Amino acid sequence: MRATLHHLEQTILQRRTADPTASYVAKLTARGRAKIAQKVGEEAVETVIAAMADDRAGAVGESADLLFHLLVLLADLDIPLDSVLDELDRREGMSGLAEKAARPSD
Ligand SMILES: N=c1c2ncn([C@@H]3O[C@H](COP(=O)(O)OP(=O)(O)OP(=O)(O)O)[C@@H](O)[C@H]3O)c2ncn1[C@@H]1O[C@H](COP(=O)(O)O)[C@@H](O)[C@H]1O
Repeated sequence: MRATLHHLEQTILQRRTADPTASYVAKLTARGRAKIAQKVGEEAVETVIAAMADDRAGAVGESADLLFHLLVLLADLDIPLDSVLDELDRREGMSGLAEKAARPSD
């Protein structure tokens, strides 16, 4: 998962400045942050709709669209994917500590 997302992050960073007629990433980036953010919102809604319809194949496709567009938005914000993954790791560590606190005898 990490490797796939990191590879896609690198591709997106390279494609941002490509020819917009040949690259979707470049075309979307050229349309500005508000448009990128709008696409993230649309893909999130489409993921929710697929989930509520119990459309598992649709949810997979829409989730992929959502993750891709989120990476395009993070790139536009100059936020490395690792910042988000590190935050998730930190929270996982916190929940481990909370579990330990609930079991003081360990
Ligand atoms: N993962 C993706 C990916 N997922 C979805 N999409 C594109 O996202 C678009 C979403 O479609 P929509 O119908 O929602 O949007 P649209 O009609 O194109 O645009 P709007 O009118 O809504 O603004 C489609 O054009 C898809 O092709 C992607 N485009 C690119 N990638 C990855 O990005 C890499 C670089 O792509 P290029 O920048 O095109 O070279 C590719 O090698 C892929 O790995």
